[in-house]
Amino acid sequence: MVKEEVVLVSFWSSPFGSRVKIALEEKGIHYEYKEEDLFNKSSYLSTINPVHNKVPVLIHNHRSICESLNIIEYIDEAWSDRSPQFLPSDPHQRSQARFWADFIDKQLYEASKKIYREKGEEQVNNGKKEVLRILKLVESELGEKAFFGGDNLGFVDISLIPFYSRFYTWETFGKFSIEEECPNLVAWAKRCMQKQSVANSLPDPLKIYDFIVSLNKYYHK
Ligand SMILES: N[C@@H](CCC(=O)N[C@@H](CS)C(=O)NCC(=O)O)C(=O)O
Repeated sequence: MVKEEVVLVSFWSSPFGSRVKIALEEKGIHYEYKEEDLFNKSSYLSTINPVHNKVPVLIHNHRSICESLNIIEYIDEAWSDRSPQFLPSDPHQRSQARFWADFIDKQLYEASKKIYREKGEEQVNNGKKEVLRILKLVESELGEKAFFGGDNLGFVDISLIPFYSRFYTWETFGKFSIEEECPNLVAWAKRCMQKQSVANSLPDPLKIYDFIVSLNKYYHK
């Protein structure tokens, strides 16, 4: 058997990078991890992701794949013989999964930044409102299911769960409790954390908090 080359280039705190780690671990794919210093980007990054110059980038047999959701779909297709399958085979369910992953992708990260970027109380309150609106919509999509993917982690689970390690930061800056507002979603997140793939891939929430505090100082210099 020809040995496959699978390399993940990412940054430790990246929720987008965590998505890829979870997907690789769920499928049991061995990979090499390369940490990219985002404060001093390598010229290598611009060769593997010339369009965005961002992480994560997956390199599979010397070819790079960019954008986390695109990478997860790629992993699902390139290793389609391995379970779990992240995207459902039914076209409607498949399009729904893509819809929710895209919704999370486009809205949650940007809304959350308003909570911790220290731009005044009004901004924080708007951020909180937006984050809770998004989380409540997503929670109602989960319904009574164990995971968005049913019995297994699926595309939407993998898209969303990395943000769980940021809940502590959002709650501390915003002085609110996500568990009080979205108890079923937090119960889902705790279920996800029982999976080795997730527990191994999410950074420590306290480390994320310290990192964001230090980033704020950096931005306000
Ligand atoms: N839409 C991209 C987002 C990637 C992204 O924003 N990566 C951040 C790290 S969390 C990055 O590389 N930032 C460096 C920069 O913006 O220069 C994805 O899903 O992969």
